[in-house]
Amino acid sequence: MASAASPTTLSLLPTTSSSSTTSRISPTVRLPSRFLRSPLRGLGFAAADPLFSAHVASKLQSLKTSARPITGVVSMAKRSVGDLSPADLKGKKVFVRADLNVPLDDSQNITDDTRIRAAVPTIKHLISNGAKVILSSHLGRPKGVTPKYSLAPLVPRLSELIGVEVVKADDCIGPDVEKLVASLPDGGVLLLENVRFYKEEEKNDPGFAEKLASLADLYVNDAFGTAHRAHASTEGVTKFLRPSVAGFLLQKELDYLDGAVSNPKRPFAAIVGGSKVSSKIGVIESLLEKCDILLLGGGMIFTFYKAQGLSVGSSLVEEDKLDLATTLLAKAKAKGVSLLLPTDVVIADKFAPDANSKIVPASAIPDGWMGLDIGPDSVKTFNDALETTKTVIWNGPMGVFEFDKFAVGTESVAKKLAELSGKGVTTIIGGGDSVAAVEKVGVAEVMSHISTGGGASLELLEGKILPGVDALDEAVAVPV
Ligand SMILES: Nc1ncnc2c1ncn2[C@@H]1O[C@H](COP(=O)(O)OP(=O)(O)OP(=O)(O)O)[C@@H](O)[C@H]1O
Ligand SMILES: O=C(O)[C@H](O)COP(=O)(O)O
Repeated sequence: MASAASPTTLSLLPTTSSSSTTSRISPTVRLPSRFLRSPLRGLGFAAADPLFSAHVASKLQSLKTSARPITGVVSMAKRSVGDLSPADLKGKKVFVRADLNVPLDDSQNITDDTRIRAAVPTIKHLISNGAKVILSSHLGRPKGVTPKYSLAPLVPRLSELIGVEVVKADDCIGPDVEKLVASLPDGGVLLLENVRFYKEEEKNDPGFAEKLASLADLYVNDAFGTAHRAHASTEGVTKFLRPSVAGFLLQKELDYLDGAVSNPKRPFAAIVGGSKVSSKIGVIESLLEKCDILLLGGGMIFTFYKAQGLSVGSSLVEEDKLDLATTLLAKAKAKGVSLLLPTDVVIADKFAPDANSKIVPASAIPDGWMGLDIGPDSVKTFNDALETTKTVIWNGPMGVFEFDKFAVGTESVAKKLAELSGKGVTTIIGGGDSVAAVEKVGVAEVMSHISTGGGASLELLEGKILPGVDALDEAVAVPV
């Protein structure tokens, strides 16, 4: 146990009494609709280091919010591509929206093909059932037609993984595309050009959506990473094309990030890290309703420390979220959730990979120093707490893992989850930087589920309805 003063550790009563649990992951999903995500406000923080400030600001900038607030209970139990019969698919033109937004280097080589591999099961299922696949995706955030955002570099890898020579269109609508669709054999795959080359895509323009829809007989959305965007190819198209069903990847993401999280094998632990508490309020509040143990790490912990009267040096602090931190601690207590804050931290004298560093109790951060990782005592405490669990979800790194010196806490969590996964614990990695950390440690394969969505996984964990999911056909029956 850590040597730090006790105020930083809130070991509250565990609540494992809600034992009406099941280990089954439902193929269908229902979401309660309580949560609204607050817009990001009050981005000022204490750290004076400009590099530090720029780093955090850029992370926050990328957190675009587009999912709608929810009013009333909305069902996310969706019809899946697996529910369609072979007769529904044979010879049919199927518009498949995937998220093939993969990173490319300066020579247009794919540096991580995870999202392409994740799209393959649905495509293979469709072609093996004799469907004609019209595949659509965005890449990046182009403003108009931009050659460097063409989907052309994806064709060889896609063809290799699917086992079919993929034909590439130079556009995503229009007469030339229609000709290519008409010549597509059963079991063929046509990749449309980047759908965001049209500004109408992100505007969810009905005319554009109708043109996309006119290419096909039915719609499959497998683009989980983009399901939080109400765009023409993710939402608008469903107004003109039925059936509109979920692909296997989308379904799996919902099964884990909502199904397993809402109905977990217990004890259920949530690990939440990342830069700021303001960007994780919705996630923390949502998980507090469901989990037995909540472990907090990352930059947000310093706001909690300060709220408890501790000195935090020049660590990241959101002064306008001190009351919120206090409220969240009280909420955890009221709900009987065992909330653990790190008891020791790795501090640095500047925000840099080569900063001087030392380990101190959380209650003893000197002026001029900033906390950039959780310390070894905290790692041990977290590991002990995780040892008891049957389901764990992780979102957000424990420290500035981009700098090796401050990556130990994050990598330790990744290793622990890999170990637990081997023992049959359901381990879910909720997208974004935690996925990068898991991949860096080389344990991605052993996790129960690694989300392909960043913003989408965050919004789903917050309990929001994702427009790209909401627009799909309801499942015929919702199992209890
Ligand atoms: N103590 C800390 N001080 C400052 N920044 C931190 C600290 N701990 C973690 N971070 C930063 O938090 C960032 C990740 O935060 P974020 O909230 O974006 O997490 P995420 O949800 O996993 O990622 P994403 O937003 O990419 O989905 C990382 O870049 C990391 O360097
Ligand atoms: O990378 C992602 O998170 C998705 O592909 C969505 O991309 P976007 O944030 O540009 O909409």
